[in-house]
Amino acid sequence: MEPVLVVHGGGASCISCERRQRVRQGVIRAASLGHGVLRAGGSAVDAVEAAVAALEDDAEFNAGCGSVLTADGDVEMDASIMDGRDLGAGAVSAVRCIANPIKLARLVMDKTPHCFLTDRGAAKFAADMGVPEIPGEQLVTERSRRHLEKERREKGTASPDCPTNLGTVGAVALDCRGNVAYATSTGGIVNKMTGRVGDSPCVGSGGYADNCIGAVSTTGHGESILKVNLARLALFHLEQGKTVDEAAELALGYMKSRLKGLGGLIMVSRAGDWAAKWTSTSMPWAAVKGGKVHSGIDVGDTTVTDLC
Ligand SMILES: NC(=O)C[C@H](N)C(=O)O
Repeated sequence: MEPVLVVHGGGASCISCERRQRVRQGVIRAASLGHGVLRAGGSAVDAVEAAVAALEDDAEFNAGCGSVLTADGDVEMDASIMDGRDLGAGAVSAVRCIANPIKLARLVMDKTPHCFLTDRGAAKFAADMGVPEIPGEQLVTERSRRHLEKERREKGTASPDCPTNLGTVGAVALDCRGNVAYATSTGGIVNKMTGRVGDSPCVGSGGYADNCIGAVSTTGHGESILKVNLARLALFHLEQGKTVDEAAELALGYMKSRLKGLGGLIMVSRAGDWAAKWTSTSMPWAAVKGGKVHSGIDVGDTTVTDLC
């Protein structure tokens, strides 16, 4: 089977000219890395974990280092991962002081009888698994500090779109053996209440993967995504015979018409068809399939290059 890897760098209102090149390079780098795992015979779940960990390490995105700050000025991160082979799922929420929440979510899936650990329990599990603790300050960037200050000044004036919802990361993959997987990771929304959990760690909302259908990773206004179970809704439409483009548009359209919620999603079907769609102004994304890298940020700006 021809392997496919798609990543997103989060729904956004607009991305400044100064950041566009770095953001595009970031998603292309992560998609190429994940696709390399698939080409080497790795599983879909290994590939999405590797791609999302690379985006968590990239300070341009709201996940891992570069996460947005809570109202108390801290970083609290959410992540989830799912293996379409057996519907295995792992998630963490409100985790602090680790570099890669997606790796911790994977450990929850692989090493515990549970699907979801949070806060203190997740921190204890991370320590038990030997995940290094890092100073919280290491995850905070100058941009995220400025972003919190701006949000505090303009509180209440922002639309449900960005700047509050910026830069969550995600990946979906289909491997050579026909297995699908997704991974999603985020710092959440800026100025959120401490303890707020968004859609990203919730299976069915932040993502879903089932070998019988396909895989989805979502981004956008978390409270809206949770209410419509966006990822599972998109897969429901695919299951009902829609194309990946139609399924993505129907699910995002429902969230927008029902709740005025904006966001985006990436999707791969079990046949290897893929889509990247959004209702926010922009969403950086990249897809690798058959030696070609497709990427874009705004509607209609897709570029296709050869995979190096
Ligand atoms: N940028 C995002 O996608 C934010 C994320 N969905 C959340 O609400 O936590």
